[in-house]
Formats: sequence, structure tokens, C-alpha cells
Amino acid sequence: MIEAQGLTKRYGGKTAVSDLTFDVRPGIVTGFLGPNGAGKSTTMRMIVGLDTPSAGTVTVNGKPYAEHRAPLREVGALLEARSIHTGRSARNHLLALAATTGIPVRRVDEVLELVGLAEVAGKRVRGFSLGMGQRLGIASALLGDPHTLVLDEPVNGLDPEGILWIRTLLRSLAAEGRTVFVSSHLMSEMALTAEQVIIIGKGRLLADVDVSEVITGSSRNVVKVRTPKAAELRELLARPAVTIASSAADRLEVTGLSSDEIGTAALEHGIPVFELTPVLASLEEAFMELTRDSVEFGITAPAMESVESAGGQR
Ligand SMILES: Nc1ncnc2c1ncn2[C@@H]1O[C@H](COP(=O)(O)OP(=O)(O)OP(=O)(O)O)[C@@H](O)[C@H]1O
Repeated sequence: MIEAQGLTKRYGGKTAVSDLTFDVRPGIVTGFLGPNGAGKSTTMRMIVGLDTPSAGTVTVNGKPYAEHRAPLREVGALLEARSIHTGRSARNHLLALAATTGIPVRRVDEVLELVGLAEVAGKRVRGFSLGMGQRLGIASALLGDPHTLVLDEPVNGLDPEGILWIRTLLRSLAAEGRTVFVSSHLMSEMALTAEQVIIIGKGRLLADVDVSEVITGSSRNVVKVRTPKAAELRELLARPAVTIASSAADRLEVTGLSSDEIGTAALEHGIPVFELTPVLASLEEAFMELTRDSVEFGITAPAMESVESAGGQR
């Protein structure tokens, strides 16, 4: 469990992180979203004691990181791993790290296998691609078999296969009961990986929500229906909270009713249905709606768009 209370970081006159309060729970993947410069890395550095808060606190399993007796075994972190430039081999890099923390050699080989670097373990890290470097960074984070993982943009530089691999890895680590906190500037990626997302913008908390609840609760969810009696079904389903559009004579797009409700109503009136497809809103659509309607979060759709438009390459 990671607990931030009023966490604030100022650099001179600039406030990079402003009064953040959130919990990151064990057993699930929690995404940390925000555009470039939102304060994600600064927050993560404070979690692992690399930066000191100007105000507020952040603890891992009840204590500040530095107060843990064996921090590497408590928290594994990947922060700007791209900066590993060394003449050492991947295995030697991990062996050196393991030696300083009393981690057995066997664990080094285990993590090399786990991240898919076993075959290149003897190669110099200097020649590694960005993706291989990321894998090595993740291996370092996992070395102490920590209960808590803090990973800053781990999919950066990975190809589609690597992205799928990390998504599966993070979910399985969380399923083992670990706390997994992972930052990204890509909302679409977090929709597939995280169960909870904490969104920040300009250092401030914008939202802290359950991904599936946000999506299933969205009124942008549509059920696509194909029926030869579209006009009849349309009349049957019409009511104030239901919106029905039609893109062809035999098609309806229904908002405000579930596929179960539509299917049952059609059956009761002997209307044949050839297709009934619920189409869930994307996470960004659901968030746009959530934030537009919510004064509490205090942001508007353009602010959320900037979260997504900051996507693509860094
Ligand atoms: N050491 C520092 N000195 C001064 N300003 C800093 C320092 N570190 C970060 N900042 C500023 O704090 C703000 C937040 O930066 P941070 O790197 O935490 O954002 P981020 O959300 O992680 O973005 P990115 O995805 O680009 O890394 C930025 O405006 C950045 O310029």
C-alpha cells in the first residue's frame, strides 16, 4: 500500500506536485496518468525517497521509503531506466546490484529469465535497444522480489509484443497480492492494464477512479441492433432516457438500455433480432463525460484531451 497525504513538491517558484492525496492498494494495477510534465515522475521519485517533499508525506506499507530496513526488497522501482549506459553485461549489472543488497545469484538468473533477457545476459548493456534496456530496468525492479512496484512509463520503447508482455506481467504481479503503481501518458494503454487510475494534471489530482465503473457507468455506451423490424423495435424502446439513432433501415444504435433489456423486449413482442452488440465507451470518452459533469474534479473536456493528446512518442 502506498499512501500519499497532501504531497507537494516545489522547485524554486514552480510547483511540480501540488497537495496530492491518494492510496495505491495491493492486489490491483493502479495507473498513474497525466500529460508530460504533470508531475508523475516527481511523485514517483518522492515515493522512493529520491526527492524530498516540500510538504505532505508519502509512505510505503506505513513507513517512508528510507525507513525500511531493506528498501530494495520492499519496493522495486523503474525510474528513467533508459539512463543505464554501461560496459557491463546485463547479468553483471544485476549481480552488482544483488551483491549490495544480499540477494542471491540464483535470483539474478530468475529475473533475467522472467524478463526475457536470459539469452543476451552476457551481452554488454551499451548495445541494448531501448526495449531491452526497459526489460533490464524491470529486472532490476523485480530483483528483491518486492511487494510494491513503482514503474515510470515501463512500456516506453517496447514493441507491441513487449507491451503485451508487460501488461500480462503487471497483472500477474498484482494478482499475487503486490501493489503495482505504473505511470503512463497513454489513457488507452491504461484502460487495458489498470483497474484503478489516478489522473493528475499540472501537479494536481484530477480523478482517482475504478476503470470498469467509469466505463460501464458511461452513458456513451451504445448497443448496436440489427433487425428487419427496426421501426417497430424503435417505437417499442422509445422512452425519455433512451436515445435511438439509426445508420441504416435495419439498424439501430441504442443508448440508455442494456443489450439484455433490448433482447427481452424484442422477444416479448416477437421481433427477430439478428445482431445485438454492446459497444463500451473508450476510457477517454468515459472520462470526458465524467469530468465534464463533475464539478468536484474541476476540469473540463479540453483538459482531458490534453492528457490524451500528450500521447504518442515522448
Ligand atoms: N529537478 C527539477 N528542477 C526543476 N523543475 C523540475 C525538476 N524536476 C521536475 N521539474 C518540473 O516539474 C514538473 C513535473 O515534472 P515531472 O517530470 O514530474 O512530470 P511527468 O508527469 O513525469 O512528465 P514526463 O512524462 O515528461 O516525465 C515539470 O514542469 C518539470 O519541468
